[in-house]
Amino acid sequence: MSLSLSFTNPIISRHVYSAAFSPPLPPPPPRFLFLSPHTPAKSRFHIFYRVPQRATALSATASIFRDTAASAAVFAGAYALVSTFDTLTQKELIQQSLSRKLVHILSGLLFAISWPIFSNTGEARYFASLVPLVNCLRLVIHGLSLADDQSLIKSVTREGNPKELLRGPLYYVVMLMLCALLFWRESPVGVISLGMMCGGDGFADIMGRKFGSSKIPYNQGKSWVGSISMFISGFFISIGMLYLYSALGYLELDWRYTMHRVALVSLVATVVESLPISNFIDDNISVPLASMLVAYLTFTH
Ligand SMILES: Nc1ccn([C@@H]2O[C@H](COP(=O)(O)OP(=O)(O)OP(=O)(O)O)[C@@H](O)[C@H]2O)c(=O)n1
Ligand SMILES: C/C(=C\CO)CCC[C@H](C)CCC[C@H](C)CCCC(C)C
Repeated sequence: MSLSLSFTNPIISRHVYSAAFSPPLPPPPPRFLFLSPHTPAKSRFHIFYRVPQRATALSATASIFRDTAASAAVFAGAYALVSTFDTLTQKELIQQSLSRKLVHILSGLLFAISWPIFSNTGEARYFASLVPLVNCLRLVIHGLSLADDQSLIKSVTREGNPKELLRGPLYYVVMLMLCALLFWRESPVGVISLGMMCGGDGFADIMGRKFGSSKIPYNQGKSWVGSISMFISGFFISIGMLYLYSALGYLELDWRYTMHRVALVSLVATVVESLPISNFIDDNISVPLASMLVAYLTFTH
């Protein structure tokens, strides 16, 4: 088995290595092979890890402080996003249905984009997951009408019924937490799943409502324009997120292999979203779970 050790990004030390070298830190268990079967044999069996940056001068305390500050900033961003769209809706600058979808698109994507501001420690993902967790509690409290937050209700529900918070929005935020906890920054699966749920499903709604006159034969509630929009936006938003994480040094991807896989994930997510099953399982559950499954299988085999 060929061996090589290379640092490709001084900011985030990432090691390409295989079994014969003793890596500088105990490596995490093998996670994902991001190279295509067409990758040259010499590097075929390399496994790309994102090895946490050695905790040099930064003490554990400094990392905890950084992650706490990052969680607070992301939570403030979430609150500001919802308040902003509530104001736009109140001033009738945008319709409530569009406001809801833009919150749907932006919340998850901005959450995933915020992950690099957290530290390189193993606990960072848990600090990041506090934000969707607190928002889960916020949605449950207001969904059960234990407290009243009209700003949240108006910018996140279809008809202004607080009980709506306990369905689509709650499932959505749970999926954000799952992606952060299970996949985080060193796997393409989490960002791809959020790209499909937030970007793909969001634009399917916006484009489908506006231009979706030609309905899908097996589901009169969905349209060809909406589904095609989902496939295209899900693909490009996911590729954009992967490019960001690759540019930051968290992922190293064979782009031809990756594009094929992301297109397959987007196709499956689009088909799942088009199915007449929303009475049994919400899109905010079926779309991300289908995306996670296909992305995990295609990026590890
Ligand atoms: N493939 C799709 C998806 C959505 N739509 C349009 O967008 C509307 C809402 O889509 P839907 O996915 O049902 O959104 P909701 O489930 O209401 O919103 P959310 O996922 O945020 O709960 C549909 O009635 C339809 O007009 C479409 O035409 N084609
Ligand atoms: C309308 C929504 C789903 C229905 O399909 C989205 C609900 C969004 C939540 C109310 C708020 C979620 C906030 C995120 C957990 C964090 C976003 C942080 C970012 C920096 C804005």
